[in-house]
Amino acid sequence: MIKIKVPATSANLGVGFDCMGLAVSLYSTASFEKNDQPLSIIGCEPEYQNSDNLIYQAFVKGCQFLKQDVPNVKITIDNHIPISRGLGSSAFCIVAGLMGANAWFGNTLTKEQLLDLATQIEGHPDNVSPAIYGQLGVSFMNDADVQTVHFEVDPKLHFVALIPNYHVSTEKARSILPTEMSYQTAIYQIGHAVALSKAFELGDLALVKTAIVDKMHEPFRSQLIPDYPSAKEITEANHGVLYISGSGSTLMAITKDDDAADKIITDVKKSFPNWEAHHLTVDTKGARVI
Ligand SMILES: Nc1ncnc2c1ncn2[C@@H]1O[C@H](COP(=O)(O)OP(=O)(O)O)[C@@H](O)[C@H]1O
Ligand SMILES: N[C@@H](CCOP(=O)(O)O)C(=O)O
Repeated sequence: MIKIKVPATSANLGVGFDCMGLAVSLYSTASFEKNDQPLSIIGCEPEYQNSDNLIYQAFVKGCQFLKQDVPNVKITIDNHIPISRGLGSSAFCIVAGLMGANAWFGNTLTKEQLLDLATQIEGHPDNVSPAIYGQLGVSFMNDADVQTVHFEVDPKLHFVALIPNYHVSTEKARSILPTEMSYQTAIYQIGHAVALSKAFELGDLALVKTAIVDKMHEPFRSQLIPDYPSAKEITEANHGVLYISGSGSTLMAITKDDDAADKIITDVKKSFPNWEAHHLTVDTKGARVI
């Protein structure tokens, strides 16, 4: 049996729309084994137990890229990444499926090839890059060629995923964005994004606070998350910084110490008892065969 473990990912990090993403310490696994029928899938909702399943779709793409017939396969999912909450559940599926196919046929693909294939399926590299490599990834594309650079995040920074009990579909959160942006906003985003990468490396929360403020998607998407203002208020009252993780609905708080992180969780749970909240660290390894 082949078992692939993939970290959750938090994309965008404010100003890094479709480019920046962080791997965090919340994991799902997918196992692949021989089967006596074309496909069996267990461990997910019945609606995903068919050949449209994203893990299987990525597995098929991997087999095709390797020029191999798709084998009869049983896929067992152990999922801890909430679906459609902005924590990269789709990136988990894509990376697990591709790595499952790669391991099935002798691990001949490089991480660069996996990243190219994963980006073709996902459409943007920001989640799949850290899902594959771990750490903070900054990615860009030249046509189909995806390049990614990695930043070590200073362990002084703590991340708290505040996960509402409602979802936001990535498709919807993309459809509400404007189609054009001014030069002035582009210049703002570029400067802030570069500074933000450095701020994460330095663990400089004051710089994170000023550099993370986005003008490209958060002002529009915050309207899809009715509790965004309350979560921001709680986070800032505890000296933290808040951004929308991926396309939401998860809101990620960044703090400088354990106590502030735990206090944010306590306060959020008081106001929103049905939310999940996880104190996370940065995953430094990315997806692996276990
Ligand atoms: N455990 C899972 N089993 C089956 N499909 C999944 C699973 N997790 C995610 N998916 C697929 O990924 C989609 C969610 O992707 P998306 O809307 O981009 O949200 P997210 O922010 O979680 O990545 C689901 O609709 C489903 O197709
Ligand atoms: N850059 C994408 C990231 C989507 O991340 P997800 O975790 O919500 O799938 C976007 O913001 O649309």
